[in-house]
Amino acid sequence: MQPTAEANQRIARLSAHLHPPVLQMEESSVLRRANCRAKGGAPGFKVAILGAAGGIGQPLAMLMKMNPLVSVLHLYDVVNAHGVTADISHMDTGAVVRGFLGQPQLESALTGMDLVIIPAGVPRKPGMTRDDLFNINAGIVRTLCEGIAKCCPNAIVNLISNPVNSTVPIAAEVFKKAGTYEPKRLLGVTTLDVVRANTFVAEVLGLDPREVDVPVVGGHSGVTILPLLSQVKPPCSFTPEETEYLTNRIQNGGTEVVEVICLFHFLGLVTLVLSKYLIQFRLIVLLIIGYSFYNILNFQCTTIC
Ligand SMILES: NC(=O)c1ccc[n+]([C@@H]2O[C@H](COP(=O)([O-])OP(=O)(O)OC[C@H]3O[C@@H](n4cnc5c(N)ncnc54)[C@H](O)[C@@H]3O)[C@@H](O)[C@H]2O)c1
Ligand SMILES: O=C(O)C[C@H](O)C(=O)O
Repeated sequence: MQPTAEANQRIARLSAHLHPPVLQMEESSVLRRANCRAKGGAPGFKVAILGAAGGIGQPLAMLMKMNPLVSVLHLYDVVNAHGVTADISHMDTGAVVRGFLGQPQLESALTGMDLVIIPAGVPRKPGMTRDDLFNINAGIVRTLCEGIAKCCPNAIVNLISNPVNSTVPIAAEVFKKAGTYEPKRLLGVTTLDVVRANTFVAEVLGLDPREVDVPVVGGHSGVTILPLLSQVKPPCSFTPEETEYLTNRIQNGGTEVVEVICLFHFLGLVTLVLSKYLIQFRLIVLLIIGYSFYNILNFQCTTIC
């Protein structure tokens, strides 16, 4: 290689590192991304996350990028989608990651997807019920599902956005109107209730949570969360007090976390705010294990509608 060409290449590489935004890198690198060999051609699931820049969306994106079953990962949000995409895309796993920002890019984000996961919308604050989120999140979910009906009508849809008890029926109505409704492909994500039930029951029984299996049916809000404590494996029995304690704790597990997160905010302690992230992260790790094993492979997640 000529010395000048080599120097130019080095400058281009350095420049790419110093100016990380996606588009700038495309222009300044000597080896353009479009000419790279890895183009997501490997077999695997094509997954879109809508609301990918949020508290749920970001760790979810990371875990999907780590999932060997995923070959293409589309990250869509109305803010910061490209920042999260740049970050996640550096992970040394096979899935090709692409970012999509705002409504004009929604259709591109959805086209060709096998699985669409929706954590888009607002989360609750202390004192709120999940139903208090309805006014904002219902409209967001409706718009996103209209896009799904148009661009990937056969995709499996996982709804995380609360209130799940209402957002799933909203999605069902959108799909019915579009003529694309298939109940087996529409899932409300309630895996957290199962995970919490296993943990709390294991605590009471003095067992390892991994050995405990508590079926939970119903919805994802208060008394609609129904742990079937008579069906626990390994077989066991509970006193009336234990049954009341466990039912209450499982039904209000989300509120327990929301209250703790806000207390951290209230105290204004940076290190404790970090703990907030870690609490959420732990929950999401478990949630994604649920996705991988229940949704993608077995489709056993609870459907509400
Ligand atoms: N089902 C469950 O088990 C479960 C668990 C945790 C959280 N949630 C719910 O998930 C939702 C998200 O929680 P979070 O903590 O990530 O909130 P968050 O505010 O951190 O993130 C929400 C993200 O959605 C994005 N968003 C808003 N409007 C959008 C739109 N029209 N299109 C695309 N993206 C949009 C925001 O920009 C943000 O990045 C909440 O409704 C929360 O209650 C459900
Ligand atoms: O409770 C919430 O608002 C979030 C989520 O649904 C949860 O169960 O943790």
